[in-house]
Amino acid sequence: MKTERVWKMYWSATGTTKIVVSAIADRLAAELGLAVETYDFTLPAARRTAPEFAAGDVVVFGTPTYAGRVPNVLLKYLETVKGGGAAAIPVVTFGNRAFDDALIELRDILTDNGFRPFAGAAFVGEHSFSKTLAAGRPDVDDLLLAAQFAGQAAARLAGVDGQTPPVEVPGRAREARTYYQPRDRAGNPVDIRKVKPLTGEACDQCGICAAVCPMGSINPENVREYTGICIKCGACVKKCPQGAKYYDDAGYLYHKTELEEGYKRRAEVRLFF
Ligand SMILES: Cc1cc2nc3c(=O)[nH]c(=O)nc-3n(C[C@H](O)[C@H](O)[C@H](O)COP(=O)(O)O)c2cc1C
Repeated sequence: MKTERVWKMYWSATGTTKIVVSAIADRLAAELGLAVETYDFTLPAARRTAPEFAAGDVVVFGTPTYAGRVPNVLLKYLETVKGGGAAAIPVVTFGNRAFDDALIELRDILTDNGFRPFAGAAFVGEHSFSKTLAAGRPDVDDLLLAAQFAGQAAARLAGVDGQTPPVEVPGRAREARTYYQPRDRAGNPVDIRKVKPLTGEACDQCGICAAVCPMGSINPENVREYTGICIKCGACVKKCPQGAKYYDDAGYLYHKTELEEGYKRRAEVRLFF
């Protein structure tokens, strides 16, 4: 099928998914001699609508891995994104632990919605909870792989049609998928669902945290106040120019340290056709 439009579409609270998806889509477009259109659905306003895709489009579609899956707060919105026969490349990022069932779940969502996922990838991004775990990733080597992957994808696009089966990626069948559960030393589950960041003295009420919160949960008039759920995405903590947002919850800090200590090895990028 002839490709007419290249899209990048992503949710990216701390920016690593955006970098990876952009590297792939920009190179893919260059290979095909086309421009790139962008749909960033990180902020709540962008999740009120979705682009209309059609056969002839190729969409590089990215989300991070949260608890080994596609972030569950996105599932309702993702159901509304219709593929219209567009070719797709599901891409997940993960914070150096594992992507578990995230890529297969994203592939299945896209397939169910009328996309044709013919290739897929899992890249490493600095962990949302940490400044040391997978720090600096995606790095130069990762972005080189992204460019090579895009080149291979471009070469295969012409052969993608309604008969193309969904790309095979690792992960469990739908019925067997569970969420990753952090545990303490005694093996008891660490539940961080209710945890929210605190705001330190350095806060000058600039409002950036409220503007970047993907859940729209920070009151811009009083950024110490959380008016909705916190998904621990790290956007307010990492993007605060004053470094004023932080967590003090013991369970959260234990889990963060456990990840930093337990996953020091370099996790590798995985590419699938
Ligand atoms: C709530 C939550 C759960 C996460 N779960 C995982 C996980 O299961 N495995 C992993 O390796 N990284 C996990 N991460 C890390 C992110 O997948 C990773 O940092 C990703 O690059 C963030 O993407 P972004 O920069 O586009 O927001 C998690 C992050 C958050 C906030």
